[in-house]
Amino acid sequence: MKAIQDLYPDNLAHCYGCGKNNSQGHQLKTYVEGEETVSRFTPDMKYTAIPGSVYGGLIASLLDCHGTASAAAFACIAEKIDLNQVDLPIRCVTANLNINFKALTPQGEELVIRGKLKAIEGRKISVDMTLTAKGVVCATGEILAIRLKE
Ligand SMILES: CCCCCCCCCCCC(=O)SCCNC(=O)CCNC(=O)[C@H](O)C(C)(C)COP(=O)(O)OP(=O)(O)OC[C@H]1O[C@@H](n2cnc3c(N)ncnc32)[C@H](O)[C@@H]1OP(=O)(O)O
Repeated sequence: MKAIQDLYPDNLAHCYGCGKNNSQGHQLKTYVEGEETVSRFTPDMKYTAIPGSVYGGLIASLLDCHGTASAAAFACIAEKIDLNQVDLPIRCVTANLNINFKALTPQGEELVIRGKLKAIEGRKISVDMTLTAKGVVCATGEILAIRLKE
């Protein structure tokens, strides 16, 4: 299966965090795995907070883009929309993002971000997320994504 972000239409694929058409961005890729979504990302060393640990703003960026992609995917699944189609018909943006930083996030490690659907209420889609490094939860997050009107 393709990454959710690779299903975004070309004219909506410039997001700094996850747009495939933004050559200077992070180009985060999110996949559906069973009931969850997962993204994997190894930050460049320039994203330093305290030496040896990852800058929190980058972690927020990863959770932001993982969350909106997850919301779009969960909404598609709820409506039995095929995630293998060329363009994703559901577009979601972030209305609210809460993050708890639980532990310093080590540099030089692959970060694994997982998402679980919390609720779909009309156009509001809530997703719970965790970010782990070497199996340790370094951050948790909750996003409220809003499905854009047609
Ligand atoms: C496939 C292509 C990919 C698409 C492209 C994807 C690119 C990747 C995006 C990456 C993630 C980002 O960084 S996105 C960029 C950062 N986010 C933004 O710039 C969004 C700025 N905000 C907005 O544009 C707007 O406020 C919206 C779209 C979020 C909502 O406006 P709206 O459409 O007029 O809807 P509105 O009636 O206000 O709200 C709908 C419901 O949500 C609730 N609601 C709205 N905001 C909030 C909030 N902050 N906290 C709680 N609840 C809220 C309302 O009470 C209402 O509930 P009820 O009355 O129904 O119960």
